[in-house]
Amino acid sequence: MAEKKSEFPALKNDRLLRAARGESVDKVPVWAMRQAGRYLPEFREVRAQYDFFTMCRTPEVACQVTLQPLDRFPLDAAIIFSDILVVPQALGMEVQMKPGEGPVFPSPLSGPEDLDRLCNPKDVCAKLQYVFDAITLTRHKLDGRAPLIGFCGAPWTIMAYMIEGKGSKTMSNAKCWLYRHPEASHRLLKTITDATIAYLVGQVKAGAQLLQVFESHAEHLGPNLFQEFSLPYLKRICDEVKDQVAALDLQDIPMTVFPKGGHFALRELGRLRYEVVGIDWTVDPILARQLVGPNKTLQGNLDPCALYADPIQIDSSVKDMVEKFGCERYIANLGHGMYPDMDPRHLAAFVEAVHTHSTK
Ligand SMILES: Cc1c2[nH]c(c1CCC(=O)O)Cc1[nH]c(c(CCC(=O)O)c1C)Cc1[nH]c(c(CCC(=O)O)c1C)Cc1[nH]c(c(CCC(=O)O)c1C)C2
Repeated sequence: MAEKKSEFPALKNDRLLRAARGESVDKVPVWAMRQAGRYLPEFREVRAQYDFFTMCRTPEVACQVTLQPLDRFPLDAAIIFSDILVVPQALGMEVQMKPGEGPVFPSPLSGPEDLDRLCNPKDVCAKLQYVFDAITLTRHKLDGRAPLIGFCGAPWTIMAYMIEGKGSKTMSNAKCWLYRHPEASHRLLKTITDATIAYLVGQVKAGAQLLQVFESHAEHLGPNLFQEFSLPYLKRICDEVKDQVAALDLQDIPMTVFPKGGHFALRELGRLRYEVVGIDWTVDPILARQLVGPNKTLQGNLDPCALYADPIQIDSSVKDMVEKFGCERYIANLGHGMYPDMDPRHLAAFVEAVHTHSTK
């Protein structure tokens, strides 16, 4: 593995990794969640030819769309094109991507007895080899222009989709499990966590240079449920991935946890081994810094809808954001993903404004 890693092209832009580790940077690094997506006409062109999961499973295609935003904008990171739901697929569940509707599980988990339907988490890596192949190919094709981010969904977020079968406003079916079947909920969360740890270590072996864990449905938990059903699994993921990467003699890589809607969790998350904490747009940067503490890098948090404003307004919103976060221990991003109807020129304005307002 060490040999394979040394074969990757040298990194020419390491701002993201430096900021994640708390080192000084010439400019604040910037990228955008969902930077590879439907807002780009060149993405829609590829997407029209393939089913969503076929794109994920075809390394050349996943690589091509991962690089599209980097060809347009001076971004400081690439994020591998995939989805958090490839893990429940590898655990044996069917997931379809319905146009206009998003992901749908035709047979979600209806009760604890359905846990028997899931495969052994030890076997997921063999089924996710296509992600590892996409990562290795993309590391080569990136040619060191920017680091490559790998990612996964956090266990509670994945559990919620496995039970709801699709996005939900209330997550009431999944939360029903937490209250009515706490023991089965922990069994399911453990299975997902075991699979996720193996999956993330596989991503590092394949060439991922930073890992982001998306707890996209933290907002549904509140402080008590978060403490019991999310935090211990987020902790295990970070601890065990870092320990296994070290045991394999691979270089330690920074990890980011993004608890969307989880402002109540920021203090606790600041005590885990994640180097970076993602902040959504509902939290004031000054408060986020107080809660997380001085020894972590913060990532975020412009309201994605601010990209609907004209470029002059985008520039002033970014200036305000960068002033509040400061230029050290900070990675600029949106507070959540981009939407399909956004104007690519407005993302260009966002990226340019970050670099302009943070240049030393
Ligand atoms: C990081 C990532 C994700 N999905 C995609 C990426 C690709 C990389 C990138 O950001 O550019 C492609 C990615 N994933 C999807 C798309 C659009 C699908 C299409 O083109 O048809 C793309 C480009 C589909 C998808 N996949 C998912 C949804 C949300 C469903 C819901 O709750 O209503 C949707 C709509 C699940 C999902 N997927 C992901 C998350 C975590 C981030 C977040 O909170 O948004 C979540 C919750 C993560």
